[in-house]
Amino acid sequence: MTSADAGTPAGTGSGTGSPAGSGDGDGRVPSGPPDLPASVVLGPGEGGLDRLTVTAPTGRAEIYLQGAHVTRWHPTDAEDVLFLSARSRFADGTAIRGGVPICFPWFGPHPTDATAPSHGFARVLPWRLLGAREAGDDVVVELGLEDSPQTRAGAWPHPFRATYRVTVGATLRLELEVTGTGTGPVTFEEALHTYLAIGDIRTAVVGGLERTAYRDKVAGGEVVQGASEPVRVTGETDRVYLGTRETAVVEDPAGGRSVVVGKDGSATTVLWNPWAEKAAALADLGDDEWTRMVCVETANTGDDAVTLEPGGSHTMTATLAVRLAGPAA
Ligand SMILES: O=P(O)(O)OC[C@H]1O[C@H](O)[C@H](O)[C@@H](O)[C@@H]1O
Repeated sequence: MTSADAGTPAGTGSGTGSPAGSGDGDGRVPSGPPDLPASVVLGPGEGGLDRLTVTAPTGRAEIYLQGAHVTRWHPTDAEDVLFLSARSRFADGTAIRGGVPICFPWFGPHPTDATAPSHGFARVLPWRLLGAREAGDDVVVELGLEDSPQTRAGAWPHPFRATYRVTVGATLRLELEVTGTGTGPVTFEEALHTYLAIGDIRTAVVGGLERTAYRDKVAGGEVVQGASEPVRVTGETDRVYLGTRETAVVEDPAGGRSVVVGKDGSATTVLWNPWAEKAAALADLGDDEWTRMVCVETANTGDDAVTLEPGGSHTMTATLAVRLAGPAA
């Protein structure tokens, strides 16, 4: 996959079978999916949905083409870092519960169209596999989504091209690049809605959000000034931290490790755990699974929404890493 390939996804559709690559030299576009290195295998996943299994020397991941949804990642010598609900549905057009849903081009319910899907269309549409390559001890997978008759008929009808680069290794790097391909400016929200697998939310501590104002969605959206201590989640939590570019660290003593969520090109961090009552109301989340997950979402929402001029691009990056807890002092 070259940088030229990265910037020029082939074809116009968004289906899984659409071609990618640089053509065969005589102007015709190849008809099959791109050649994949041996470390990347495309096959049926849960529910028969197309899934990439990525086995790098230093890490392993699974990525569904629907939603470009990373459902699994772990460094070779570590347990799963991403939470995936045992009750998740895997079906065409249905959001997967866990992993890293891509929220785009809006976050949460659409502000004016109640029929539009929660968190935008990107997580429920098939993305196109553009290519994959080995890079040292990492494997880089690239997927693409563009406007289509379906998206243009919906709540956000703008021309765009999204490219998602997933670098699998001892760390997981997720880069979402969006380009405005129309003749006017476009504004969108976005989130890499990362579900982290933890031993127990009731003993976990989230650092990096100290003294940061947040919109408290559980309290109806009022803005609250963050405390000076790291956050302990003690009940339903749905906080949109505003104007922050800080790395977040989830210390998880029950899991014996910390997970570090670094970011770039993101001014919003969302912290979510539904707690017991809300979890019981979610059909695709087991009643006690809320204890073993927390979402730390790299985002640009609300006042931090991104506006692109025609031809302009914006990239938002999230990077996950694991730190094992040292021996007790
Ligand atoms: O159930 P979903 O549409 O996947 O949304 C799950 C959650 O996502 C984000 O964290 C939002 O801030 C929450 O308000 C929402 O409940």
